[in-house]
Amino acid sequence: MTKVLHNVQMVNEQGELQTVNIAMADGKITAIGQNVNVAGAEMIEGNGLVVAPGFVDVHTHLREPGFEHKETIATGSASAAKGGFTTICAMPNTKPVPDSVENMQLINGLIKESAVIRVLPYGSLTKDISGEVRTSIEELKAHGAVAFSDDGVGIQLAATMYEQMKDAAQHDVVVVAHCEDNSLIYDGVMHEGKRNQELGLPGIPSICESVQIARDVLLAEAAGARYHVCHVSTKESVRAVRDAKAAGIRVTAEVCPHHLLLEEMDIPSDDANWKMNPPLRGADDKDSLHAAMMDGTIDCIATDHAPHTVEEKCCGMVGAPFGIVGFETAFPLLYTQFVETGKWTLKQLIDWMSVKAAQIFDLPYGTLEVGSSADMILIDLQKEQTIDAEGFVSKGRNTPFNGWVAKGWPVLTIFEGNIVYQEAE
Ligand SMILES: NC(=O)N[C@@H](CC(=O)O)C(=O)O
Ligand SMILES: [Zn+2]
Ligand SMILES: [Zn+2]
Repeated sequence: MTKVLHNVQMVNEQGELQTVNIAMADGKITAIGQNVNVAGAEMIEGNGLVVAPGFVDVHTHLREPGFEHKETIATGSASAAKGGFTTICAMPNTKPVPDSVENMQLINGLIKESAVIRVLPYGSLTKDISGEVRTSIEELKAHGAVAFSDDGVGIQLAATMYEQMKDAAQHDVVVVAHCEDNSLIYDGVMHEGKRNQELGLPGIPSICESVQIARDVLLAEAAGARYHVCHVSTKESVRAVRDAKAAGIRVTAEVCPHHLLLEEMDIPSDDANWKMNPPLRGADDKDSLHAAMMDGTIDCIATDHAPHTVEEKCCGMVGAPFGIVGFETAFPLLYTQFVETGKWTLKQLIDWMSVKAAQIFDLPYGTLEVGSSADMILIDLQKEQTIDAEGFVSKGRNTPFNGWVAKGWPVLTIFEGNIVYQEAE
């Protein structure tokens, strides 16, 4: 059955909007053009809205198996679909951890059963992400691991990281690192700067992230590995990545919306909805992240969607888990704050959330081309709405953006040619 998405505005290579129709059949795009029409096709009316490739999020937490009270693959993937994502990579800090063929198969089965979009699972770098016993990259890759990470914790021992990088290089998969040196944390809950002192809360120094990135880029060079840095948050981290790229090391990096939008001084009070790892840093750190987007040091945007329950986030930062949700607010917030203000172009934002993310992992998604998977979204750039965490499809309500007004909402999501989210009229 052929479908035609009719009268939509596509952003072309030059960044201009072009009115087109998009035909799709068997889950693939079959034609794009001004006069594309297929007799007998089912028509999806686009009403002149902007069409973009379905977004690709390389850093997400779906919590299933093991923490279904926080999120499930069904709720997390539906939340992602609502936010305009059609491909998401799921981090391995679940219970069990995808650290064996058996656990990988379990997770693949759960995804098959309940995901409404494409969910690509990470394999872990060490057993039970405890940093001790290395996993088999070869086996986990053979069973669908999109890449390898121990996200949630840093790999403390250089030797463990180095050995896994050598294996990853051999199997041409990317090592993805949450960088955090545990000997430098001291039980902090927010950035070690000015605001944590005002609030009397223990700090997380910038060096606990940057020193591990500096170590890892040198290990990646020695191992010949492809290395991707999660949620870069500090100016020193940016410098380490920039210098490594300049030296020809195969490193890529992501940034989260919240680190581009917020800084430590924005934290209103000891409220756990502002607690995430890495924490909101200083204004100079935020500025350096923006500069790193512009010069290509940072490659893509990833949400690090990290749902937790209201109970876990109720009572101040100390004792609460790190993490905030991100799927349903990422695009409108970034569009409103950075595209509407003229800082970024619409094409830049879309590319950072789709094709640029896909390229890091050689994923054939995130583009609108004949022959590619029919994954696309419609965005209503004029639609303005107040963010209301109570209305999230995600089980998580943990966001610092509740009550913010934003424009540019995804209103329709098509995955492999089928509508998987449509805004209620
Ligand atoms: N980012 C977070 O604050 N939390 C993540 C773990 C992680 O990404 O490090 C989580 O799993 O909750
Ligand atoms: Zn992390
Ligand atoms: Zn994470």
